[in-house]
Amino acid sequence: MDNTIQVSDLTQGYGRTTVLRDINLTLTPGTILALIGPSGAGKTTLVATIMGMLKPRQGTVTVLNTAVPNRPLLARIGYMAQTDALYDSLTGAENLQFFGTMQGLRRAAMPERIKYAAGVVNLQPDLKKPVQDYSGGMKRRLSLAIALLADPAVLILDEPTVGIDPELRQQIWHELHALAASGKTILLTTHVMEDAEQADTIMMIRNGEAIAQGTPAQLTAQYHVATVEAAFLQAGRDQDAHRRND
Ligand SMILES: Nc1ncnc2c1ncn2[C@@H]1O[C@H](COP(=O)(O)OP(=O)(O)OP(=O)(O)O)[C@@H](O)[C@H]1O
Repeated sequence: MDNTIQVSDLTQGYGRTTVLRDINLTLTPGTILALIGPSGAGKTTLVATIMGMLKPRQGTVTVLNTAVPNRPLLARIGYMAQTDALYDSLTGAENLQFFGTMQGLRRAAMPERIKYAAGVVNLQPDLKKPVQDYSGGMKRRLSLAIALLADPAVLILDEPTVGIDPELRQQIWHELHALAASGKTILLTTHVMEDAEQADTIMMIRNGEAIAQGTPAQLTAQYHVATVEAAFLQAGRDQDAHRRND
């Protein structure tokens, strides 16, 4: 089976600063990967590189068998950025319509797709309100709905659950699992361990390095701990010890 996302020996940075070193990552269709790591670890930089917004400094990234950056590929990826890029003066429905058109959705398919995407994030009752009247969590939900609109093969979600209450978070996870079961590939970043535990695989990034990678069960077994959070803390201590010895 072809890999949906393949990152090989990636080194990335800004100017003279190196932010990511030797990152290797493989994602197959129908799987969910969570990237976890402290603030500034390099998660968004990795996501931006996979999206083709940053050219790999070293190494290669392919998505759907196409090397990035590649503009046409973007039409096949549903992307939710960390900061919401929405039109404040437009309503939620108008935003969905605008982005749906940008994504090439046919006019006839639009109402059904908007209904579906807004439904996943419980936003139907608020679709007629201007986005400037939305809370932070509502804006995140609208951004997620936009990412889902065109039924993309790949979803890349940068902190999708920030500002989202536990009940809705559960509903969103239910939908993400259903999407994965239908063959979609999902990569998301998060600071929330409960989210990471829902993923098929977790990649832990710290100081620009992938310090551990595996299923939640593999990671807890590897570090002889009960939770993913404890595994993450132990992997971080191991990285510090390695660095002191170098
Ligand atoms: N455009 C930029 N120019 C220069 N440095 C940057 C730029 N964007 C990010 N950085 C730096 O790269 C490092 C990694 O940042 P990145 O946003 O990838 O981390 P992150 O893991 O996503 O953090 P968070 O969880 O807070 O979003 C940080 O030290 C950050 O200051």
